[in-house]
Amino acid sequence: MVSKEFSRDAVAQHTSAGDLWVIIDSRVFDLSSFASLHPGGLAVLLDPEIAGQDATERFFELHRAEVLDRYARLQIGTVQGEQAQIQDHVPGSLSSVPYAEPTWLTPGYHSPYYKEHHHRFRAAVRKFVDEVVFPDAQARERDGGPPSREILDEMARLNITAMRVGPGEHLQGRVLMNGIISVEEAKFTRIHARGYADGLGGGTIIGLPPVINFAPPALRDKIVKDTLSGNKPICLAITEAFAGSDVQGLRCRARRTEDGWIVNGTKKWITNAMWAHYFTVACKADNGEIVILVVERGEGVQTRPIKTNYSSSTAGTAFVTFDNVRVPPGNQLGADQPGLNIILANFNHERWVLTAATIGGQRLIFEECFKWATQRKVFGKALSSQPVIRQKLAAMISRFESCQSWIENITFQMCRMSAKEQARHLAGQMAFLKMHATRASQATAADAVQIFGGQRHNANRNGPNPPYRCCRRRRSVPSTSRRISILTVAIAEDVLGDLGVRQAIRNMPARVRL
Ligand code: HEM
Repeated sequence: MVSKEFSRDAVAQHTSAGDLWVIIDSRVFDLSSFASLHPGGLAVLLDPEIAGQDATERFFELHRAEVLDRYARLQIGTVQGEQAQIQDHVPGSLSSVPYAEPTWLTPGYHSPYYKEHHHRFRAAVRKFVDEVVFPDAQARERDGGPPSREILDEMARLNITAMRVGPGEHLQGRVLMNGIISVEEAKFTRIHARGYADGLGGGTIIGLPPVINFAPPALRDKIVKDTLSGNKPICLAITEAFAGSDVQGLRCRARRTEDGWIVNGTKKWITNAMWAHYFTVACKADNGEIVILVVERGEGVQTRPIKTNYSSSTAGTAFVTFDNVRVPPGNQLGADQPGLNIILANFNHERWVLTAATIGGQRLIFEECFKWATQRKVFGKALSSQPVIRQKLAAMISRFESCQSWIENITFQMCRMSAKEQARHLAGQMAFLKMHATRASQATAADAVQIFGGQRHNANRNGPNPPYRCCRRRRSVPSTSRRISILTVAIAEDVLGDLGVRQAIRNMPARVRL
């Protein structure tokens, strides 16, 4: 705690007398011993406009606010009678930057969808993400390791993992977020957290629902228990090097034997496969039909990490090989129906999750860009004084606000429709939204790169000053959104749009004429 106060004159005088003091946001820093170590060099600090002066504006043109916290040890006091203006981020709090939060979280707006328990729930989840998940995510992004065991255990204990799979029977009897919401309320609640990283149970979100919906009860209960406790993760293994959107082109084979199945083949780009115990695998049976089997890690199953350009190894993405893997007959999902139906039934929830994440990501990028545009000076004026920059910001806002309104409407429908009704009415809507949101995300990433200019090249991940997060995302976002649009056979954007239109054509009344 720094309690000493100095007049502005005293700061200048100390500097003339040989020390090197500066004022940043009414806080006084003694840089005398740090100056020669300063990553930006000594000369900039000795500049007469900086040394002994108020360097707030110049500082924020080049650094994030958290640099000041990291170097708090250099602060020796505050300016007499002044208070710091730059707000500290309180974990779990809402952003005060315009448009950085959706309207339902912005004072003065109304929403037909969200009730008091949604606000309670959102606040608890965001606090958890800010305090617990965020620091671990930064550390794991740097060292490439999987999410820490403690985080996964805590998510399992709070039943966050269970809630991320969506509403359903698997929530019955569970205490959610230490009781902050009831199971009944959770039926209408979706996590509006800033897009969770793939590594944090992304495989469970997409790999577990087919088990919940189509596995024989005994197998279902065992896997639900194992996965939601965080002990034995699951992943969805559909895509192959040979077959992405073209599910019919799968080459992973399942041969029927007297005592079950024997699986041979490969799977590629399988999220969380590196540490998964269960694999929900789409295979081609001898008769050409698709069957979905739950394979347990064991003899004949191998996973090899894949380096992707959209995430670090934290996602546990892998190339999977199955060599003569024996699978018991009871491990087939939905034995009474074509496997393709099971894959398709999974799509709405999966696309919803991925779309929500990409919309949250766009908003975060915008927040960083907006802050930067107002604090960075060019030709003596804020970047935001340039009409071309304002146009980019306007385009970003229009894109993510349209996505937000659309997803809220679809979510509302999902909460009131049966799975069958969802498949009939929402498959097209969800496909269009996903196409729209991923394209919006790519456009926003491209705009962000332009707004950040040269700063986007900062990639000093190991340095004390984290690079602008949005720049860190600049390489990943275009490919992440692209990937989100094709992920898990959720199909490339054009195919998605086509799927929705074809469904609409099927529903077109025969007697309609111009
Ligand atoms: C409390 C005072 C300060 C601290 C703790 C500090 C710390 C840092 C750190 C950690 C970096 C590395 C940033 C990175 O890795 O991307 C940096 C860069 C830099 N700093 Fe400072 N700094 C301070 C004040 C200033 C001031 C007053 C100026 C004057 C304009 C300045 C100019 C620069 C410049 C030019 C760079 C290089 C930026 C770049 O590579 O884009 N710093 N500073």
